[in-house]
Amino acid sequence: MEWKNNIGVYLETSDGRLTSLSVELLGKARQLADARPNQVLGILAGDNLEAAAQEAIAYGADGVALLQAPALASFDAALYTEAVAKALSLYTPSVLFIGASPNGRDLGGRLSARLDAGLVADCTDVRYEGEDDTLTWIRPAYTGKLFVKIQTTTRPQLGTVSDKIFHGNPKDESRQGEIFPVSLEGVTGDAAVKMLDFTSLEQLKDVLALDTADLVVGAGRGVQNEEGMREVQSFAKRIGAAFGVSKPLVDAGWAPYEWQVGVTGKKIAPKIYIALGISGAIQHKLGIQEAGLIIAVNKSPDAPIFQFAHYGIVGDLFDVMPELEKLLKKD
Ligand SMILES: Cc1cc2nc3c(=O)[nH]c(=O)nc-3n(C[C@H](O)[C@H](O)[C@H](O)COP(=O)(O)OP(=O)(O)OC[C@H]3O[C@@H](n4cnc5c(N)ncnc54)[C@H](O)[C@@H]3O)c2cc1C
Repeated sequence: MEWKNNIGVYLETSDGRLTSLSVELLGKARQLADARPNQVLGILAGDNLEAAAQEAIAYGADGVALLQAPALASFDAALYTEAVAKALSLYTPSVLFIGASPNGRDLGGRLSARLDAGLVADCTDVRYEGEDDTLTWIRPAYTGKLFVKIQTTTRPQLGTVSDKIFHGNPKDESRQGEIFPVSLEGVTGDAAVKMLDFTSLEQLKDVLALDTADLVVGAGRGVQNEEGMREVQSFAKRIGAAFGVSKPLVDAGWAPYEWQVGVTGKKIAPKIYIALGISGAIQHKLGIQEAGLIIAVNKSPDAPIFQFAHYGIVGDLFDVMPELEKLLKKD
């Protein structure tokens, strides 16, 4: 099988398994490939990745370029750029999807510079509009007020995409694919990053939960101060919800950036989002619009959030919270 002009997906792993974002990108790549038809190539860099390569095939890849070396055991942007560039030169995909994780963004920018290829960042959709292999990428502009269509003329067409934009396919263990170990000869360079400390995923559990939780409570400037925010946070904990905040709470230094929900924070898609004291600015809305059900509590009946929330409660959040808790506990 000749590997040329395929649809490439840069795959990331956590504890030896594909991240949910990588599975989502494989799902979109598979959908585009089936429409043409074309092949999907996963690109995996790291160490001990055989199981992840099989997983990539089960989720839709036809082949996986495996870049394995002890030096790649943890992410180093400079080395990974060289390694992934080598795989791209061998298998010449026409497009490369990259997850907009912190490492993915770093890699995407570096690959763009290294290959002199255009990169479209933070896309919310991608499609073929013509007959050739040119993809149209869609992304928000002007802080989400407009959506723009972008095409790149260079190859591979590089694009980064955040979590929960696309849907992964169900795992199909019966799918067959090829795994190509890529020789890393010629991939040189001293690690640009020296790891001094390591925070296990377990310690970041609260942050991760925000990405994947079915129930999320969001706190906005209506909490008044840091103490108010802590009250909302402990309410979230008591009802078994993950906790997120609007940008002003991060700007005030009350919450870390990892908790921010919105266009410049996390885009989340829980089954239920309870917004407490959040006005519903477009930049926040873009982070929660995929939620199944939005319940907003705001003391102003004119708050913009009531225009898109499924349920709205006009009242002081500190009065409403205990009532909501009683109701939730009753069920
Ligand atoms: C480039 C850019 C990027 C941005 N990115 C993001 C982003 O990613 N995420 C984000 O959230 N914002 C973002 N913003 C900021 C955004 O524009 C809004 O300023 C922000 O979302 C407002 O946060 P808020 O709703 O908490 O505060 P406010 O707009 O001040 O709203 C507070 C609300 O609380 C209500 N309230 C007050 N007291 C109570 C009470 N006791 N009980 C109930 N309700 C009460 C008020 O009626 C009001 O509606 C961005 C802005 C820019 C320019």
